[in-house]
Amino acid sequence: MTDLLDARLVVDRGTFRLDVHLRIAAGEVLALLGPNGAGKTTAMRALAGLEPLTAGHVRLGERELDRPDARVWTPTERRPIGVVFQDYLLFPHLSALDNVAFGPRRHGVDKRKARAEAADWLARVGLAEFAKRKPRQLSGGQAQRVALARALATHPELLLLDEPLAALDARTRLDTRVELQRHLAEHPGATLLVTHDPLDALVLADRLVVIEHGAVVQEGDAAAVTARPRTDYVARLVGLNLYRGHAADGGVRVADGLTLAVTDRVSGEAFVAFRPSAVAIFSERPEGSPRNVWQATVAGVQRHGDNLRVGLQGPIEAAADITPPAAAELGLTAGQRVWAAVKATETNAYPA
Ligand SMILES: Nc1ncnc2c1ncn2[C@@H]1O[C@H](COP(=O)(O)OP(=O)(O)OP(=O)(O)O)[C@@H](O)[C@H]1O
Repeated sequence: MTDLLDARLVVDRGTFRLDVHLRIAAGEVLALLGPNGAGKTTAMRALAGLEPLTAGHVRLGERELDRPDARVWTPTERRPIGVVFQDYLLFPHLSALDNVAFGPRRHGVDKRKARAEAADWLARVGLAEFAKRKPRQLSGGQAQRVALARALATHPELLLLDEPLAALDARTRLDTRVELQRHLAEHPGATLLVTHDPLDALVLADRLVVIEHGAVVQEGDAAAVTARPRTDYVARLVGLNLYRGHAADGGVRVADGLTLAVTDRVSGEAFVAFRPSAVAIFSERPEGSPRNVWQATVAGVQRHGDNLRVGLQGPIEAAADITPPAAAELGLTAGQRVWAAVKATETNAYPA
């Protein structure tokens, strides 16, 4: 598959440097994930031409839009790019229809045609009867759909979505996510979705790119990224305990005095990951089982779905999910000394 977007984005903002290479095929949805301050917004703004590149290039289809070393630069309004900003940025004084018509108008379409296209797009997002409403008369979910219609109405080769569902309440989020998925599936261009929410990324995107401190730390499809996290951020995102250490003879030494037995064959620098539900907690040292066992201190206990998530400190930090009856039996309190255990068969080890 050839890439529709090929962008190497190098942007300096004070002491922060973004340096990432993003490629997206036609029809593909790429999710850009990362913790606060990782550079997601900067990457999006650079693609849209709202942030100058220090170096690199933005190529979309046959066109080079940006290449500082060749003095190539395309202003925002001339880029075939549609943007849905996090807070939608609808014009408060314009109707929903005119907000959507603004997209094609900006690209030189005459007023009547632009309004006809806008009406068509509003109908596609299910808002035909809201055409005359002003943004303040729309719900969050409706405003989001107007912003999406405005971006799609220009037939962008690249669609940029910045936390498109973040401003919505949980219920609206669910419906709007399904709706958005349908529109993204129909969009023939490339889509970049910036999000904090792993669920949005897993549901909406074909592929994930995770950035931290301005650089790519992991990329791949959802299955690959979730099965083998390579940083603490990714591990937390997918809900796994993750350690790095030296592997030899069926074990990975993850801390002084703690070598975890694993069933995968690895040697040298390696990661070990396991689910919080794979961690068992005992008040006494469990005897006679081929488990990985270490002594830990309970740091805290929180509700986690139907279970409780126990934070454990010790030679390694770990999260353990246990049932409320098990917790009651152990009488867990912060500061309590316990034993933690994980079967080798519950671990997943892979090269670092
Ligand atoms: N105008 C600015 N001048 C200098 N540095 C900036 C400016 N705006 C942002 N930064 C820095 O650039 C880095 C990346 O910020 P950016 O907003 O791209 O991150 P982000 O991944 O979008 O974060 P968030 O999830 O919080 O929105 C941060 O370290 C931030 O402090």
